[in-house]
Amino acid sequence: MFKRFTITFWATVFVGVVCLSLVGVDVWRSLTMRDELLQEMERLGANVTRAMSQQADDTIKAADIALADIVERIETEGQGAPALRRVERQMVAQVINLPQLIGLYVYDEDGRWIVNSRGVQNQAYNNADREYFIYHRTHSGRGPHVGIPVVSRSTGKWIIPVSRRLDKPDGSFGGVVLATLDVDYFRRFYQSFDVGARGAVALISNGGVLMLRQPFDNGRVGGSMVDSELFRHYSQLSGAARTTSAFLHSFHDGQMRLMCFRPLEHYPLFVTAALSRDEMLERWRRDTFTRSIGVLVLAALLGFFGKRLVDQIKLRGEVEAELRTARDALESANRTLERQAMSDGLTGLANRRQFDVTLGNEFSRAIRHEDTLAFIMIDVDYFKQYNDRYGHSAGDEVLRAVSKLIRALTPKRPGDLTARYGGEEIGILLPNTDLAGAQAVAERIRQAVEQLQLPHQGSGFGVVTLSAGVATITPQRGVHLQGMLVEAADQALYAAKSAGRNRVSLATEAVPAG
Ligand SMILES: Nc1nc2c(ncn2[C@@H]2O[C@H](COP(=O)(O)OP(=O)(O)OP(=O)(O)O)[C@@H](O)[C@H]2O)c(=O)[nH]1
Repeated sequence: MFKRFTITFWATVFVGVVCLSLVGVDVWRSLTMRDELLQEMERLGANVTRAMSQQADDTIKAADIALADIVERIETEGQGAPALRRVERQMVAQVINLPQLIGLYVYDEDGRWIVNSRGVQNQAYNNADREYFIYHRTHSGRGPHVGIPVVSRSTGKWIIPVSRRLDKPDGSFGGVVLATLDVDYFRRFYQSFDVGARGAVALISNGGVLMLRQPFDNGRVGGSMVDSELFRHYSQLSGAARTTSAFLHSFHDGQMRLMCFRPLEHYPLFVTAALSRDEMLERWRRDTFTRSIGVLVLAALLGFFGKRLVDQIKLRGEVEAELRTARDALESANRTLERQAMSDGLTGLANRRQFDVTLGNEFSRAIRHEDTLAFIMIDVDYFKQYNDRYGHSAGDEVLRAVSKLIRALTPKRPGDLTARYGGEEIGILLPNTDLAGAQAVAERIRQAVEQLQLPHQGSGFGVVTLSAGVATITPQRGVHLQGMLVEAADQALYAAKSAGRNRVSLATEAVPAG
């Protein structure tokens, strides 16, 4: 099946396959690298959110422990001046110990400062309108409350309020204990993460309030994210499924980003890390582009030189084919020359040379097989007169016509040979043929020539005729020579001529043995 295709075809297929493989492998490698990069990106996001949630949990927890302690003291020791001084000292110590704390404050049920870590008693500040204050006044729960970030009235800095409710002995609302966490404390930590120029991290409340974002966004911090794709996605999840990642549009600039989520363990907050896929893939794209150019150039060079190679192979094939054709033509010319060297130009019959060779071969064969070899010698009657009367070329024509007829009537067995013996004499060699068989052949030829009715005014018959002498021999080695057979046929021919021509004469007796 494969033989149907040329070497040029296979060479072209090979070059094509190599080029395609080169490009294919490169494409496959690029896609694999892209997948690995995206997986790496997810790992980075997961690590960042793990660290962020841990830090936020620890930071709030430390402040909350301080709050719980203050609540417990005030509720047990009361709000007398000595008790409040002890609480104040404790609060100052806590603020010094905890770098995330800006201040600790205790408010009465009307929102007025009772005591704080700053040692200032300014009744002008009333925080009864703050979200956390309203929350505790309206909620009897004793747990911590992480409020909405605000700009502190006392320090002018962005703070995250963490608070607990103070109860009076009768269980009614007695005020609020507040810890203000420094937003910058979180930001400094968030800045240590490399999430790329277009990446961002954020701390968000489970209620959908943006607590903090890095890069910092003054206009959005404290605002609602309830309508964002990010929040909608997160709020549909629950439990462990909330630690996840997804490609979502950023609420900040609408760009597609990989968003990684993780909830805080102890507080109703979660953190997100948003990584820009475009940014992450930028270097990959650059590398892929550069490498693809290289691969394409390589493939083009391979294709170019491959084509040249194929052309060379093709050329070689063509040259070989031409050489084959030339060799065949030469062989054919040689065969023609050989044939011409062995045949007679006028009649197309075998020439004397071939006759001698064949006679030699057949004579030997007849000796080996003890066969009888017959020979007929034919001569056109009064041919000299024909030439004289009709011209030499007309004589040639007669010779051609007679030869054609003789060839047609001579048996075609292997070894049978019709040859122009010389002049206007034609000899027929018939191996393995007895005298009667050869005579029949000669007689058939004689009659046929006569019936051709070729006019010959120089002959008493009026038409071209011929005479034939037939002889046979069963040669024996060392006894007979091949010339004996020809001589016997020649003598028979002479006899035919002497007897009046236009007849067949047989050699009076077979060539004698010994
Ligand atoms: N046109 C032509 N004539 C040839 C050719 N070869 C031999 N001859 C002529 O054939 C003639 C043979 O004549 P001869 O052998 O004397 O005898 P003939 O005239 O045939 O008479 P018989 O043989 O006795 O009947 C000669 O005149 C040759 O010149 C040839 O190739 N072409």
